[in-house]
Amino acid sequence: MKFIVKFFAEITIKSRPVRKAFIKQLRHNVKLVLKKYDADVTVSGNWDFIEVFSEKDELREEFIQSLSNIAGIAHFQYVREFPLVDLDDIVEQAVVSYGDVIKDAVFAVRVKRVGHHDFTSVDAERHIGGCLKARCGALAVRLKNPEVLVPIDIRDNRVWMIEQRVEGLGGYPLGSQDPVLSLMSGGYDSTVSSYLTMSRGLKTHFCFFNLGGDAHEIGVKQVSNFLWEKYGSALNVKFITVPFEAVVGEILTKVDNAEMGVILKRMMLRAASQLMSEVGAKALVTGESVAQVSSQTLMNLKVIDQVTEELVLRPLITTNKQVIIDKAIEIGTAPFAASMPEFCGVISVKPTTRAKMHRVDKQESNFDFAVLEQAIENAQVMSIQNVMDDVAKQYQGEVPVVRMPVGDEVIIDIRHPDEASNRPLRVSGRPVKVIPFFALESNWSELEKDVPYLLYCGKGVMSRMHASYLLGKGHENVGVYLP
Ligand SMILES: Nc1ncnc2c1ncn2[C@@H]1O[C@H](COP(=O)(O)OP(=O)(O)OP(=O)(O)O)[C@@H](O)[C@H]1O
Repeated sequence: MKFIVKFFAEITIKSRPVRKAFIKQLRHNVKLVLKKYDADVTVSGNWDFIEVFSEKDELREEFIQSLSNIAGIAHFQYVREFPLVDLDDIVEQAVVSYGDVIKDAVFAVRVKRVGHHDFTSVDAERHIGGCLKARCGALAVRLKNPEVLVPIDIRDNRVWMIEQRVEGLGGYPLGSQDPVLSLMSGGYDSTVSSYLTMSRGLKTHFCFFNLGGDAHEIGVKQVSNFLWEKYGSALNVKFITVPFEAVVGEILTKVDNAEMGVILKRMMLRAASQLMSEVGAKALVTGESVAQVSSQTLMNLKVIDQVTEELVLRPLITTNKQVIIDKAIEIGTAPFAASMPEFCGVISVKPTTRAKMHRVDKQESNFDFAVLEQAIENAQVMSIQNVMDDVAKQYQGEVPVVRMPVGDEVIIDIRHPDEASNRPLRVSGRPVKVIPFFALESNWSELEKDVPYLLYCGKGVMSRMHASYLLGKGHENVGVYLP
């Protein structure tokens, strides 16, 4: 099978060397992502389009899903390629691809041509259109707004019958811009802002400040891993966890209520600025948006920014909350955000919206900065691929794996809601509950204590990891369903 990948318009207006460099990066990303499905996939082309070829026709859906999540692609086409014989032969091929679809429909043939031929594109459209109408029982040919379009590309002595067109993500190829370190709290804002930097080509590493909630850390790891797997798996990135409990403790005991929020953010920026070098980041990213919460007024943001000379990017700074939520729904992070157990250790009762530098300085003079230095020193830097293994380390014992349940086990489908609704799991004669993996822990207390539950995730990796986590927490009625 073959796909033709067309570039995002902003790539095509670049100078020749820049355009070439972007396309090279895109080719690299496409190849790495698709190689996971087919080790022999070929990815070629370097100016107008990229050609993707695989012998494995059965992987069409997987390829389409993957290509539609790779930044830098405007759209791509699934094409059937054959050698150019003559226009009558193209008619035969068009009948195969479009014969059924144009029956009783108003249609048009659109031909694009590159190379020397003894017919023009319009000649070809007329000939193919006339023959198709006569042979396939179409209602009429209409060039403007046809119900069905039959697009055909003729390139020298090759013909591409375009059978499907899929819109891409747009943006620049991931890695074509400098690396950044994105501050992830796992809610709607930081997941969307990270997605935006990724789709603009910035290699995006993740940084999480643990304010004291184990469950929050797991949640942020899960959503970061999800973002990376779906949109960024062509590049290796890091996940940094900074243990910030002691910093929170210092703030709670040494700082006045009104300034706590602003000072916490200043501590985060100070730490993140120092940790940037661990991943070679050239800027920090946050999900802040003007006036969304009290610490996000212009005056407060200015005071927050004073602690660093580094560039702080805020992709959502003027975006309204509903637009952010809609984007989170579209990219798949909304369900994570909705069930993210936030730890609100530093809540100001009457938070300031107009922080004054001299007051903040005075408050911070009570703060023991050795505590912050220690937190930075204890930061853990791990590869994003391994963050989930880390979650599973809780339990060292054997996780029971069941291939064919025979007792009164209940299966829990823990896949992402999109996947679970696209391909619902059915097991004959056995109930299946759907609880996505990120809501599993918070929902566990509502399940029966004496019913054995088997987790299902498709591949058996996520399910094993979550079962092992729950076993580690002392829940003994859990195993894995791996048919
Ligand atoms: N614990 C944390 N670890 C890493 N970054 C954080 C943390 N808390 C906040 N941030 C960063 O600061 C930004 C603003 O956080 P704040 O808590 O004020 O808003 P928020 O609406 O809860 O953010 P979000 O929706 O991203 O969770 C976040 O978008 C994120 O970039």
